Amino acid sequence: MNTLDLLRADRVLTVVRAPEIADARDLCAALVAGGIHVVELTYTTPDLPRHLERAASTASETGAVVGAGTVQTGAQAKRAIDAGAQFLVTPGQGPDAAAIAEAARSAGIPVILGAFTPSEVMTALALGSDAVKIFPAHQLGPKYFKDLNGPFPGVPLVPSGGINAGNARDYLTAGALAVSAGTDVVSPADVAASNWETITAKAQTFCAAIS
Ligand SMILES: O=C[C@H](O)COP(=O)(O)O
Repeated sequence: MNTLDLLRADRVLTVVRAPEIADARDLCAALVAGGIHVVELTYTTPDLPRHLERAASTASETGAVVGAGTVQTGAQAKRAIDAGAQFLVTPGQGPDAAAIAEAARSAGIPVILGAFTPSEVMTALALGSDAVKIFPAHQLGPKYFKDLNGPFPGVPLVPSGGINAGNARDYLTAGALAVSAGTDVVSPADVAASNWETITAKAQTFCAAIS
């Protein structure tokens, strides 16, 4: 199943913002055990390519689909792809947005460009974004997604920022393709302490809330 189909099925991806990851394989395994298969490791974690390599090279064991997030330059996009990223995510559209989209297209993997306004959604689509991350979604609320579905019917939208087990369903009901869950599922403290069972339990709680 490709990444977008998996997102359509799971309706959630998790974004990992941790200062250190002891073992990206264990983290991915913990998330998959909790029902979340699409894992976004981000450039806010130092040494991201090393973690991507570890997660990507063990993906056949864990069942995770691992991508790179907080990609801001074409060079970062290429490094992530070389490390095995299966998709790219950006927080918004900087001067390298086209280069990032092109790097993903050349590698045959999806790109999810970030946007906040309708104009930015239009630019993301013009650049060939396969889905659009709406960030920070909690500043806009679920109704914003219903509004966006008017001019952008069928465009896969992924709210990110402030999504939790208590509000995720509202975003999906309002028309989001899937939600991006960060610290509600993967807290930096749990990652730092390698609390994999806790992360699995939080993923299960999140998945139960949107099922
Ligand atoms: O890029 C996404 C955000 O860092 C998501 O974080 P959050 O779910 O903890 O608000």
